[in-house]
Amino acid sequence: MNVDHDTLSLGEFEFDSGESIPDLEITYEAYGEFDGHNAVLVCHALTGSAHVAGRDRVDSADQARAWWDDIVGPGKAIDTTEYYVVCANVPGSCYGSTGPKSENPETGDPYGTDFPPVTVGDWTEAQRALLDELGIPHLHAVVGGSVGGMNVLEWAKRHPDHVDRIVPIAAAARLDTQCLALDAIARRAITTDPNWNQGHYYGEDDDPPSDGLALARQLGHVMYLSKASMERRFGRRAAGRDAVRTFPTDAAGAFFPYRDVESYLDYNAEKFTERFDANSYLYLTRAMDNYDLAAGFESDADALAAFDGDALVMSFTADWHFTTQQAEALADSLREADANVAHHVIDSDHGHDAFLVEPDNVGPPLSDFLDAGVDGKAVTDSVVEDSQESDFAPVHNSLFSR
Ligand SMILES: CC(=O)SCCNC(=O)CCNC(=O)[C@H](O)C(C)(C)COP(=O)(O)OP(=O)(O)OC[C@H]1O[C@@H](n2cnc3c(N)ncnc32)[C@H](O)[C@@H]1OP(=O)(O)O
Ligand SMILES: N[C@@H](CCO)C(=O)O
Repeated sequence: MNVDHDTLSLGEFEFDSGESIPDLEITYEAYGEFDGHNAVLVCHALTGSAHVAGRDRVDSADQARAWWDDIVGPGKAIDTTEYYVVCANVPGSCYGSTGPKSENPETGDPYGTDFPPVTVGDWTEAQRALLDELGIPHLHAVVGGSVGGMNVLEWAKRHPDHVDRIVPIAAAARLDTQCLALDAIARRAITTDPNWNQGHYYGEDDDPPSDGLALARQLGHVMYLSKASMERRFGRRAAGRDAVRTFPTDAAGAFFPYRDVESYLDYNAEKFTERFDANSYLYLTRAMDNYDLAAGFESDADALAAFDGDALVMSFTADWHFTTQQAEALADSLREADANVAHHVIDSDHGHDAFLVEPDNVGPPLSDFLDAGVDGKAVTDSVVEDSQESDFAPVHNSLFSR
């Protein structure tokens, strides 16, 4: 597979907040050959990188594991022999694009929390500027999961004439209150870690706020699983191994088992602190939390009114981070906006991260949609036509209307 991995300088960039930086660098990967009409932009989720497909990267500046290699590649759902696929690391992240850990040219030190606040709109404008540099005026499709799905919606809102098809997966027009609450607690775990030091912890003699980041990620990780999958995988059993990351505990705690579910969360949190920057976690969760599709418009439908392409909204039954009900509300807004829309509901008990780990469920509708829009063979819609014979036009009943 032909892969370009590069970092482009986009020059001065003004963020939604009104603040600017003198030079925004964007790291991206591109796969396949551009023929003028076949570009597909893939938007990564919260802690993803530009490395969406291909061989594991040994370069430690990037996420080692390609996060959607089961979906993107030759002969796969997003077929790189057919489409020119671009994925860019978002501003504020820590995988090559400019963010808090990048050097501030005015001081010569890392920005830390002097970096401007970032929004999903900023990501979209940075991607637009990158695509301009690459000579790609128009996109066949924009695809993304989770907050990457919000990024997809922002494309339909800001650049409706630049994209034919959108695929927001495991996403919604905005986060619900429970998730906002958990994200706020997660950020406090970071900012109360003494090593955080108001976001300035990049010195040679400094230690990063790893305990805070580990706790924040553990909260996040629980949000990405489901009650059923956690029960099935870990139950209440004791762990068969020692903790990889130890936290202070009370003496009486030693009487009780260290559980498998704790072991799982500790192991994954430890791995996460090795790959992600705590300030970036603050910035990117804020971008997600503050996203509101309707911002600046009367309603979600109003925000999407100028988009007249095809939309595939995909959701997972056990996802409580972005529920099927929220996805149905989004699909309804797209219907109201007169887009051609299908809401494809996947029956899965994995939870939110199903979009990352269930390629057999995600791949076929995605592939057929890219090929044929909402008429794609494997694409289903939550709205069923009432086939009862009637003299009247077909009635559409939403599975989610009750
Ligand atoms: C764009 C992006 O989204 S990139 C970010 C990817 N997502 C995340 O990091 C979210 C958090 N991570 C996850 O949910 C998962 O690790 C995923 C989604 C990446 C992969 O899920 P799965 O393939 O189902 O992996 P699973 O959850 O079973 O195992 C993850 C790790 O925990 C380890 N593990 C499993 N059970 C236990 C246990 N009881 N105790 C300790 N470790 C355990 C596994 O060995 C595996 O280790 P490895 O990553 O070194 O191979
Ligand atoms: N687990 C994924 C999706 C979270 O929204 C990530 O960390 O990027």
